[in-house]
Amino acid sequence: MSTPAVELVGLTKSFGSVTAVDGLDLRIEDGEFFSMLGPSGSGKTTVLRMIAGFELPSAGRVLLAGEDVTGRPPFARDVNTVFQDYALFPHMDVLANVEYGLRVKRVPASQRRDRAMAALESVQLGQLARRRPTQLSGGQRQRVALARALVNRPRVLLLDEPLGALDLKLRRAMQLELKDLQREVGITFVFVTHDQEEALTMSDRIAVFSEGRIEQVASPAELYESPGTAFVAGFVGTSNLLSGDAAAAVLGRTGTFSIRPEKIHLDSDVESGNTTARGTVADVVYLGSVNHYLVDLDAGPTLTVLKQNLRDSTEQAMGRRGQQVTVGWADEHVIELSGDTQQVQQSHEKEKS
Ligand SMILES: Nc1ncnc2c1ncn2[C@@H]1O[C@H](COP(=O)(O)OP(=O)(O)OP(=O)(O)O)[C@@H](O)[C@H]1O
Repeated sequence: MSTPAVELVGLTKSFGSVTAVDGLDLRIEDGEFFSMLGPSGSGKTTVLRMIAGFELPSAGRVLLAGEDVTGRPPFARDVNTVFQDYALFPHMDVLANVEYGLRVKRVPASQRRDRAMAALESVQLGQLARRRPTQLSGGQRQRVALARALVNRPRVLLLDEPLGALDLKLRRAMQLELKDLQREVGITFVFVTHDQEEALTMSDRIAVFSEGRIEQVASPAELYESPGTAFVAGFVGTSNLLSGDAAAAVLGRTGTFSIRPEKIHLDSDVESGNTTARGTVADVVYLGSVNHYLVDLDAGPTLTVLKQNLRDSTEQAMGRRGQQVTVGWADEHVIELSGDTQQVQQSHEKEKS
């Protein structure tokens, strides 16, 4: 196996009585787009800050390209960080902002200009090199911040919710751009986000965090199709979680299970061989291209069923409120999980509060 770009061994950080990061072991491979995903307060930023050297671990080690850098200051590590607040110098133009890091490193002036322009070109901002940050849009400012980090040619780029301040449309566009850019430059990206859709869109692999620990590390498809724990199933995508009495009543099984809403069929869509249950449509939530049907099963629990808006008009869909329906699913789409649903509800409530 090749040497990982980043390796964390037993990494722990306590702030007084709060254990923000709890004995983390993790390998991030060279050239990966790796995301750390989790609710607010789960320890993602603290891990990133320890990789960058802004925070010293209470215990454990940080290795970069196989070298132990645990005690080294940030400037002696081959990493750069891009934060959510771009922190550009307002009195300098875009080019000077990007050149700044090279100036500090005493790179000769002739090379500085070329490298800064190349970094700006890579984020499609070559045309705007002479503008001030105040004359740019939020998305353009974020690209300048990226160029400023890329110009140093770090082995690892750390990104802490860099798209958090952008509106949804721009955010989506930037997600695709970032992924393309990462492929192009081949630098290892470690990306922190609490947005599961963002993590699924961009990452080669994702670590899902909960309370200072990693619940699961996997590819986006694996996380979605085969979540290992109730927490992951509840946090990544929407899930129908069944445990205890609910699992016994609906599935006739003991344990904790997840069924994704799009895997449940409704009435005429129910396929032969499906396990079926009867229920009543309690509500229909219109979401544009799809609808969510909330079905109160006769056996007790409520299931969310996703149906694409292919044929039904909105009125037809809404008109099904209060109707008796049959739902069905293939047994292979019932995923057995470890952990219980109570744990998921608790952590989601904590996130909301
Ligand atoms: N400097 C600090 N002093 C005290 N407690 C801290 C400090 N930094 C972080 N914490 C605590 O450590 C825990 C993890 O925080 P962290 O910022 O790493 O979480 P996060 O997952 O990045 O959250 P967010 O998405 O909100 O940034 C939280 O309980 C937080 O309050």
